[in-house]
Amino acid sequence: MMMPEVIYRQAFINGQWCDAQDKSTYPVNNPANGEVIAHVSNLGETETLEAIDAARQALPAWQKLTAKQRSQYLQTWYQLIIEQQEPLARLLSLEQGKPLTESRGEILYGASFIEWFAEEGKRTYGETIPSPLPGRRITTIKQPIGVVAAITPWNFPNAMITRKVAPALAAGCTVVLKPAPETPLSALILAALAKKAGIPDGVFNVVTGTDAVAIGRALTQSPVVRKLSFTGSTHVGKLLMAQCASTVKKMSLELGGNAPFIVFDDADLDAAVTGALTAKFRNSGQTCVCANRLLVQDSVYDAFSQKLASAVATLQAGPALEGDFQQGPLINAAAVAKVQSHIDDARQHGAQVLTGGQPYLQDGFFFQPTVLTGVTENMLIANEETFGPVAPLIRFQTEEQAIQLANQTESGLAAYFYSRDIGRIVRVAEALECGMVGINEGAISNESAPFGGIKQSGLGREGSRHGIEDYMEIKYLCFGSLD
Ligand SMILES: NC(=O)c1ccc[n+]([C@@H]2O[C@H](COP(=O)([O-])OP(=O)(O)OC[C@H]3O[C@@H](n4cnc5c(N)ncnc54)[C@H](O)[C@@H]3O)[C@@H](O)[C@H]2O)c1
Ligand SMILES: O=C[C@H](O)CS(=O)(=O)O
Repeated sequence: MMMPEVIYRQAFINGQWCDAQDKSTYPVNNPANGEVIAHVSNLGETETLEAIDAARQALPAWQKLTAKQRSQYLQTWYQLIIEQQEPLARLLSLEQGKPLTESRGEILYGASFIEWFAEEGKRTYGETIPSPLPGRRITTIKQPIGVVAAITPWNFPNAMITRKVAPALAAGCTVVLKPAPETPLSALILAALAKKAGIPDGVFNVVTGTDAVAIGRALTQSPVVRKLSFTGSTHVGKLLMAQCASTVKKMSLELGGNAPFIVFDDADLDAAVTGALTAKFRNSGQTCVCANRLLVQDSVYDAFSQKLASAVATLQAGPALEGDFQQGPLINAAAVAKVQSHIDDARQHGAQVLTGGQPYLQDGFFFQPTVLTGVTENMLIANEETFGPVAPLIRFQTEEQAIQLANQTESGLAAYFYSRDIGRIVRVAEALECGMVGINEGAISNESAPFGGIKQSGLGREGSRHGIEDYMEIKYLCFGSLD
């Protein structure tokens, strides 16, 4: 089994591998079989404050470098990750569970943000503004915001980190990262490769631990931390917003989703099935942009349902490193229970299971890829983010009803729809309340596009030319008379 030469188990602060002060550790488990992969340092508030201080001390020298000098460090980091794609992918699949093909893709996706922002950092232009007043000259410059705290989720243990750390470092900021306790190994090996790339001590720090509240308290309460970038649930995002208020931190929030996937009567149904497999079942339904509700127009509902159920029934689930599977396990028992509760509620209110519907009786947290018909908008599964491999099909009659159903939740991250009528495409794309729309496409994420949501799905955008702006401040310079 090709794995990294070494699995890093200690936190990474000021360029050094370090234990918790009390030497405590916690187990990281393989969700495919429950086996312990490694015991990782279990840090708390005190050690987090040390990491913040390391980032503070490293900031002046890092931000003094030119953007091109920082870019060269990032390019070296990018190359080291690409060279290690296979071992990094295998480690990611081991701790998160996703199929190896998806992990390989995530390593490339995560690295693409480093490659992208290595260039974007050189384009953080200021401006010269014609003065309305005589004797004055008006300019602006862009400056790094300073020490950044990043908190990331378990579902993309590599890419959610680089989508924050790459623009932050490119802008001249330094970072303290708290990865998800379920998947710290991918974060730690990214730190090891950053060190190997020569990124100076204290610029990128990783604090591992299970006490998210204590670590988060240190990150949100410290006045040294000028920005918090969070990816995770809407519930936690709201808590962190409140905690950051006392120090008026700049925030980026990438939160929960509840994406509608609309199939109109003029859709290419085979293309819609292909798109639904990607948008619904990628990472076993554990992505923030997963289709959470499939809205299908009445006249094509039965045909689409059968086509989708037939395709879903062919998806094979299993341990990523033991075969070529298309579905991995869910992250833990609670995730399995939530999926089961959504299915049970739907069935109690009249929905039918076309395929799947049960956990796999295996050591790990596997759940059968599932298609439900007869789902209505008042069921739990239509209103909560399921975060699992279940496609609930809701029937609609008119375009107006589809848009009303699509927009009825508090989320506004992604949406998808299939239609070949250009007038309908423009109307629906403009009417959907979300940050990102897939039109006849189920795979929308890449480094060059602005990723993010509206309503209670978050603040700001990651990736694209916009992604670096959230790590910069605009300073206005007013020059008095130089004549
Ligand atoms: N919008 C996006 O880009 C995006 C991407 C991935 C996941 N998500 C969302 O994240 C959720 C799933 O991920 P999750 O289960 O890891 O989310 P989560 O909110 O439970 O945890 C996310 C991170 O926050 C930390 N955390 C939890 N409670 C905290 C607290 N009180 N203080 C400080 N940190 C705390 C966790 O340890 C983890 O590192 C889903 O809702 C999904 O939609 C959104
Ligand atoms: O789960 C959230 C990720 O942002 C998904 S994606 O890979 O960026 O689409």
